[in-house]
Amino acid sequence: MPLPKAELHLHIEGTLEPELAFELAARNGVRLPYADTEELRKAYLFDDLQSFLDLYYSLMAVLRTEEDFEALAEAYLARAAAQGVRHAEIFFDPQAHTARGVPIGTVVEGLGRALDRAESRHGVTTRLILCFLRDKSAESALETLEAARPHLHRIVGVGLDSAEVGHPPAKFREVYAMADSLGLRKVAHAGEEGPPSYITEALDVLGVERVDHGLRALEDPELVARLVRDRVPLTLCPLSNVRLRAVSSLSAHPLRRMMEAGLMCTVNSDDPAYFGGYAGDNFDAVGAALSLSSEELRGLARNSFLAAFLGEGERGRYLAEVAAYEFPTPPVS
Ligand SMILES: Nc1ncnc2[nH]cnc12
Ligand SMILES: [Zn+2]
Repeated sequence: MPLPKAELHLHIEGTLEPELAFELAARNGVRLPYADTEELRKAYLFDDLQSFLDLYYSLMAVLRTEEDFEALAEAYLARAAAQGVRHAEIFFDPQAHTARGVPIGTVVEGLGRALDRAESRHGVTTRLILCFLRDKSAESALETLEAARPHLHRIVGVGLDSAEVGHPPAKFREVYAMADSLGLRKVAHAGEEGPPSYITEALDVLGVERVDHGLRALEDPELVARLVRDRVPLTLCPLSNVRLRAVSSLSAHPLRRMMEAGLMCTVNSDDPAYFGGYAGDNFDAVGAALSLSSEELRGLARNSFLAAFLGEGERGRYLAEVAAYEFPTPPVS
């Protein structure tokens, strides 16, 4: 049995495995510029965030109907549950779909079909977080939030993703204020490729409660002191950071240093179909690379539930599961 954990940084579009992409392409009459799944997988070599985003957005062409979004979420939930994910807070990118003529209602209701049965079928509780694409305009973000209004009963919060450098958080001041007035929770990607000042700005201007990535926080000691003092959770994604070359290798990942600095770290998968692993794979890989002890891994799992947008009853039940978890004993050789 794997360690119970919450996944707090997961783009549902980033769970599109090549096999499902080809299946949906055939169903929807979409031609993919790859001969087969093997050729597509070979394209998963990225130089940076933008080179990944180019493929990520182009492959979304296969997602057209509610059934497609349902199938996408269903496949993710099955894989996540098998790796010990007990609670998932799932990002989606409505503008990447509305720009292709797919209405936001198709996206949210399609995902919702799978999420509605996630607890009974997979034992996973879920939340949805609507992300604004930061390389689109502030007006487009406002229009997106407006279009989401009929679906807000399904959405717990807003986030900010896509190409970071050159698109500082302050551009989205107004839409975050609007989201706040609608009672939505607030998170944002910051400090993945962008400077630590973007993390500070996301806290000061957008009022975010969690920082997605926050990888570059250690470059600014004052910021670290503030994040530690205020117990601001960071949703780190180790395999993503290696694949997008934000770090040179897993053993060079700053997770251990961040934990030692007292930061509230969590471990997540980001876009697991593209980066070589789901939540449990990220725990296993970074745990091995940084020689994290069982108790350090338990601490990361505990943080994931502390940082989740859960009611106190649910949170307490999950924390008790983490506390009671028994790690498998390694064989004596
Ligand atoms: N790692 C990431 N950073 C920014 N935007 C994203 N969209 C999907 N994955 C992303
Ligand atoms: Zn992300």
